[in-house]
Amino acid sequence: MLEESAYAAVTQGSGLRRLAHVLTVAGSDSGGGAGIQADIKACAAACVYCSSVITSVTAQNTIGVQGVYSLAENFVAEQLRSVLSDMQVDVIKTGMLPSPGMITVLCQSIKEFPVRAVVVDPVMVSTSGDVLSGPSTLSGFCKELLPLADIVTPNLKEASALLGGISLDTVDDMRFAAKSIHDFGASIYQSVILPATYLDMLYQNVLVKGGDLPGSSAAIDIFFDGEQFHELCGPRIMTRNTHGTGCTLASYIAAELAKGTPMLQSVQAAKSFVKSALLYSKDLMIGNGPQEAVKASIEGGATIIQLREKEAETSEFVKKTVDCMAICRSYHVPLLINDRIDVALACDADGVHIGQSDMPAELARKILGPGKIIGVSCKTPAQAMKAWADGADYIGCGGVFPTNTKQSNPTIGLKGLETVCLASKLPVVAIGGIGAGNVQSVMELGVPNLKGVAVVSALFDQESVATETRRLKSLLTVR
Ligand SMILES: Cc1ncc(COP(=O)(O)OP(=O)(O)O)c(N)n1
Ligand SMILES: Cc1ncsc1CCOP(=O)(O)O
Ligand SMILES: [Mg+2]
Repeated sequence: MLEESAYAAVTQGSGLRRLAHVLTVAGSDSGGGAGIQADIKACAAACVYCSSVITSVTAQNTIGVQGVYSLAENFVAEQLRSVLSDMQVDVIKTGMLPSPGMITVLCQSIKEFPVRAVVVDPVMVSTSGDVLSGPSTLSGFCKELLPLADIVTPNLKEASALLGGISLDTVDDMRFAAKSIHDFGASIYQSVILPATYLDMLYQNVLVKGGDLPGSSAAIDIFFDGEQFHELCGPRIMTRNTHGTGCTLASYIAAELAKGTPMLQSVQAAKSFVKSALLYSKDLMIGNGPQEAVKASIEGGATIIQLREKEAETSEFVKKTVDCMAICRSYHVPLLINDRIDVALACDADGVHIGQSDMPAELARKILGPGKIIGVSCKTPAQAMKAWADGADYIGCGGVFPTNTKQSNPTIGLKGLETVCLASKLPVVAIGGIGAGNVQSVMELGVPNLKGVAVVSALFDQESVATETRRLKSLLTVR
């Protein structure tokens, strides 16, 4: 039940009151984390009514996207007509638009039934980096929809796709992207003949979201209103429950705009809402994610699994180890435990991975005996020599590139990795910020004892763990 204040959001002279109203045009997420479901929840939290036109139905859960079924364009057009011809929609928010025809249909509806604002969340690239719509959609998107938008909210991958694939690695790059996307909209506006009534619908605002910016301890977004840049800075909340944050942010902006809040304040309110939502949900576990993810990575080709639980209580760590052991044993894949030799010993895991500030490798070997695998993190040749002398089996070398998975961890780069490999008598796996985009540059070092890579976010922060593992593995082995 909404509170009384919600009903006061918008009133009409007749004495009848109506709610501020957002229409979301997006895809359904069966898992409830993103898409239409996230949009409706965000609007409800902002006390705004939310109607929904579904463009596509996805089968997904906490592990990934198992299937996508897009609706016929004429049926999307019918849904749009049903809502827009009857209800007083204040703001349209867009999400997944899977085909160029769908974009055309939506733009026609916006022109036929003008609204106060259009918020475009350009869901073109999945978290895994896959372009969800082909190049033809990208062009339709840019040429038709962006000129009708009041604000567009790309993440780094989407901003890069909008700008032809440029790399965006720093806050300065984000500023450049925000301005370029804005200017790009203006140039389209000049080159496309829009009806005069839509001249004021040219989007003025770009929010480039920096949640994926590697190596940053803050969550920095760049907001550009056509004249001024605003750096919106918030704390980075360490959680894997980030699925759906883009949809939530855009919907909350739409909801605030629908209530009449000015643009910058709407964006700030949305950012603050997403921060609170992440804080509240950071330790929630919905579904069998971790175990299923382990299974999926093995099916995708992972040859060794490490369980790394930095926050878990001992009892929880033991339970997760037992669960993962069952999966790993059934696939005959070794399971290593990060840091906790006691947990590895108690659960008869296959070994441990220890760092320079963990139990010394020599003692770990004494405790675990000769049959277990011991990996040691090394950044220098001296550490690599010691790991060998202490009886380790392999070394993990990094962080090679910046990463958000391990904060305050100086990177050693490809040169540092090469130096350690050349000094090491043990096999080496590279770690830190490695993914499909740079794994080949790592393996191309061509040092014989560099045997592979250890990755976290490149697999486990992705829509499909199995697909990403397969992809990474194919890049790893093609030399
Ligand atoms: C394969 C591999 N290499 C390095 C590490 C990092 O271990 P450590 O330095 O102890 O840091 P934490 O993982 O404990 O934060 C690793 N886990 N795996
Ligand atoms: C545990 C660890 N040790 C050095 S970097 C790192 C994190 C690796 O995570 P990601 O693959 O997400 O960069
Ligand atoms: Mg450690």
